[in-house]
Amino acid sequence: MDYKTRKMHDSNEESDQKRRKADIKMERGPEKNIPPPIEHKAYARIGLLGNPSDVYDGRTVSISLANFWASVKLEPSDDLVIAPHPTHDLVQFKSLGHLVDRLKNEGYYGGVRLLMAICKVFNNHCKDNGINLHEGNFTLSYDTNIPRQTGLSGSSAIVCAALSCLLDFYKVRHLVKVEVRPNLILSAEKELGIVAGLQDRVAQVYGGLVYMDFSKTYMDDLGHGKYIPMDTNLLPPLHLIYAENPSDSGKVHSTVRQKWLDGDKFIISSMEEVANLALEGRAALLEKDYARLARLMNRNFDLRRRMFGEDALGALNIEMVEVARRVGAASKFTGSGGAVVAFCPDGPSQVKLLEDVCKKAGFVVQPVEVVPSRLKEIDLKTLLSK
Ligand SMILES: Nc1ncnc2c1ncn2[C@@H]1O[C@H](COP(=O)(O)OP(=O)(O)O)[C@@H](O)[C@H]1O
Ligand SMILES: O=C(O)[C@H]1O[C@H](OP(=O)(O)O)[C@H](O)[C@@H](O)[C@@H]1O
Ligand SMILES: [Mg+2]
Repeated sequence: MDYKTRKMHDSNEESDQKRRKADIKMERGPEKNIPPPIEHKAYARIGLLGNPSDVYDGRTVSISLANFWASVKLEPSDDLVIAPHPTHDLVQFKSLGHLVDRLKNEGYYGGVRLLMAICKVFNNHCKDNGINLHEGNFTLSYDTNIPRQTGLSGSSAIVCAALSCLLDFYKVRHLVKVEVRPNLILSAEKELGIVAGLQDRVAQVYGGLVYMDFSKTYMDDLGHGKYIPMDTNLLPPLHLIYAENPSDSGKVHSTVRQKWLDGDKFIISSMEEVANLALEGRAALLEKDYARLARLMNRNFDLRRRMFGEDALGALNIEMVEVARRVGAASKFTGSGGAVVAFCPDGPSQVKLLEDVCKKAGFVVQPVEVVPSRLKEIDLKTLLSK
């Protein structure tokens, strides 16, 4: 055998051996050593009151929304693979026109970069905190039915579900405190230059209805906000209105955030007022004072409109809020734009009117379903540890 043939033979042998090893490794089942796949869901969220002051040291009341969710699957594998989603991470197109349309409507990015970013943030957090991670590899894949970039926190849902998978794969759930998890999820998005706040991530980690205070004193002292879960039965029936109208929450926030950092008096005082709406709203919910809740919701959107301006909010988004108000419902954005939460204080007859006007305007409307608490015993224990 000459040198070239010998090398080829050796490398074939080598790859055969590798393949055999991989085949053995891939065999699953209780008697084999391969752990089963792990899958977690994280739900969309509604900023009921106070958003977007969470991006600005404020307070919010937020709801975990059962209507939509993202799921992430982690399967042990030889290499570490981040699997692109067949539609959300499209890289094959019918034509040049198709590619351009797609970029115009949905931008350049899907969920792959989010999954990569949370892997990095998780790894660094564990390293910095002396949490040992085993050597195993995995394949991460995701799916989501959260309408894309509609202010329902589709981005952080993907990140949150991925973090949950990592916590279980490495068996470190008990070592990463519940209050710290939203910070990790936000860091992953910050890593990508997305301007966002903590409330989405808190709602997704905790589930249910949560009052959150991100005051500077808490953030500086604790490293996170103060999160108080509330009884979901305090909520009146709410409705969700949305349109398939993607808008980039990072872009929406960047200008206002810069003004706030530059000490713009109007933005600072308006954000303080928005934060106070959440404080008042918590009291209104506890007293089941729904007339007050309706006033606070409307005020919340009016303040956002003044701070961000019509152009940044988008005509279609503003129309969704106004359509609801035309039948006397209270309404505001769930997040940075694309979806609206509406409350009909006059009950079912008003809901019927709301459904009719939304249908006429071409918007989807549906009752809000709330996700109960997502915290299991192992998670709750971390709240007690120092
Ligand atoms: N449905 C989705 N599928 C895949 N990636 C998404 C989806 N929604 C958001 N993303 C990713 O998250 C980034 C930020 O989205 P964002 O504007 O925060 O939307 P949302 O309001 O849904 O959180 C996007 O640029 C994109 O990379
Ligand atoms: O502007 C808002 O209300 C929120 O915007 C972002 O959420 P999104 O669902 O991506 O629109 C941001 O992450 C939140 O912190 C803001 O409150
Ligand atoms: Mg987002």
